[in-house]
Amino acid sequence: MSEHKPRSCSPAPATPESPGRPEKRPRLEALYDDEAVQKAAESTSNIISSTNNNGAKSKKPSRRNRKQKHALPEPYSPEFVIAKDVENLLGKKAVEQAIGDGTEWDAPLEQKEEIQVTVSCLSSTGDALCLVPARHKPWAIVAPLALPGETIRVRVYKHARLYSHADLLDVVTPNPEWRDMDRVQCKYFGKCAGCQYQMLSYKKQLDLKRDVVVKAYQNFSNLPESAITPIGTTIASPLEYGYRTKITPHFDAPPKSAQKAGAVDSENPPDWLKIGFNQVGTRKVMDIEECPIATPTLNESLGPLRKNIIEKIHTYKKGVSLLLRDSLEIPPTQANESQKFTDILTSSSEKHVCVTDHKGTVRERVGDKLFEYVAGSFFQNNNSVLLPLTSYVRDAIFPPSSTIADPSSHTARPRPTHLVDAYCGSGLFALTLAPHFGTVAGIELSADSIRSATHNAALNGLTNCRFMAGDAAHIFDTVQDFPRAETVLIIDPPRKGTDERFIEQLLAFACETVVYVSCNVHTQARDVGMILRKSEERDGRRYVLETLRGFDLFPQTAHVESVAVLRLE
Ligand SMILES: C[S@@+](CC[C@H](N)C(=O)[O-])C[C@H]1O[C@@H](n2cnc3c(N)ncnc32)[C@H](O)[C@@H]1O
Repeated sequence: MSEHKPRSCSPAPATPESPGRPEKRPRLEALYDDEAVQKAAESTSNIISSTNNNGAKSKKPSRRNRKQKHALPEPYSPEFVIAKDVENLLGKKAVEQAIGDGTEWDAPLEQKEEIQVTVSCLSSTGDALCLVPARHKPWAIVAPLALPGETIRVRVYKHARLYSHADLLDVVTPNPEWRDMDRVQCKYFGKCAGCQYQMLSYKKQLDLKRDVVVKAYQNFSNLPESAITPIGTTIASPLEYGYRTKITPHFDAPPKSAQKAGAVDSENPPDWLKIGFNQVGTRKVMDIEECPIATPTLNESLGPLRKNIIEKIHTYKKGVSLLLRDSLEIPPTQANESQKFTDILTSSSEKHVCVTDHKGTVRERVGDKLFEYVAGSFFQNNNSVLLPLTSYVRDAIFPPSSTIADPSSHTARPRPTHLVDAYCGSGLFALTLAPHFGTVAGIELSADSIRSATHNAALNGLTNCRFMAGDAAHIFDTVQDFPRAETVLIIDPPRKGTDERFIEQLLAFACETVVYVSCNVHTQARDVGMILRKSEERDGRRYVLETLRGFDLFPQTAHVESVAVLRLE
């Protein structure tokens, strides 16, 4: 077996924060045309399809793997992101060779095989990426909860294209600089799929999340390096534990025999009864009665809720996903709106309660604003970070006074007066920013959330906001009278990102500033790449990426939120 030289899987080292507007950049290369963007977006699925690099069908998989289903991952799903990280780890040459040979699905390891490997780096999903020993062909192992430099023992349980998933059996040689098991606060850490990083210092977690943003733009934006602004350090969550305001523990339906047998002994529940979260790498539920990343209010409520379910478990015919939302208490007099909004704002109780009814109302405070929304609808899950997040977006929109006030500066811009909030939910960005704008318009697909946004505008005494229910792209029909030079557009789409139709209309609208907030930095990188490149192809001013920054909404996990600020140059 010829020796294969992997490419480094670590992104560029941390750079200091971007000092505001970047230097004028060279125009993007013509190379980045529509077709190339499309290819970039699909590059991973190209690699995982069964064609060789000449486009011809590859050879049949070996006998051992012939029966295995070669499922392609959903674009931009965690598996898709891992596939790209594996490709970078193995190196282009090795990947092309496997594709050419038609052996990219032929795992050199057996199912359940146990093997000792060294961790090369972490994937953007927080999993450890390892190369199988050199006696095998180039192949990677993806395992949870291990750290770069560590020697680990793993057991293979599933093959994918060019890599295998494995369970972590043992950390043979730990990485002493990174791993400190005394930091771990949850007794289920290592078994529950919820957290990946409790053994790391919080600083290391933030560094890793910055790396994820860097890699996402390297892998999926299809932009030249010169177009990607230096990425600052990840902004921390004020709470590292006890922050999660929503949890959804679940349980499976009881076996038929147990449904017939009647109530179980609630003091000694049967082994099959588990109420909690999924085990690492499986869809099996594990019993969890406390979650240290959830707020104290949710943990206090989880015990009685579990007890209640255990007592009547025999009555359930199906599995159930519970909802626990941390809410400020809403006194009955305020719930029916008999009290004036202004009185509610000043007298809102600061006592926390747990809402479990999907249709119930949840109230949260963000700075001096109150938000109410239907418990089953979307709201960010870490209240402690929402003031830093919305303040960051505000400061990005209204940069230091010098660049606005100094008309001789080439970066001088008129002060923004109009805000468009696409994907506005119950109005988080629209309403926290409304006092800084003359006019605000929001759009959102969920009718419940739009009702909440309209209600929240009144609750906070804001009269300059209007909200409509509908697809985000429809917002452009309703804001044609907004002065483009003084308009800011905020986009905060779901994980799948925005779409080409929206981007076309955004480019035609051409407002001065676009802020793209995202819970999936990989689709954000794809979309920002598309916006920059398409704006380059048009006559007139082009968009540049002014700042890009990760936000930590979920400490102890590998998840990162990302905020990109685009301006017309
Ligand atoms: C990540 S959430 C952001 C909500 C809000 N910005 C916040 O922070 O609370 C994305 C929102 O987009 C909405 N959404 C999904 N698809 C949409 C579409 N095609 N057009 C408009 N809104 C959509 C969802 O209902 C959800 O409320």
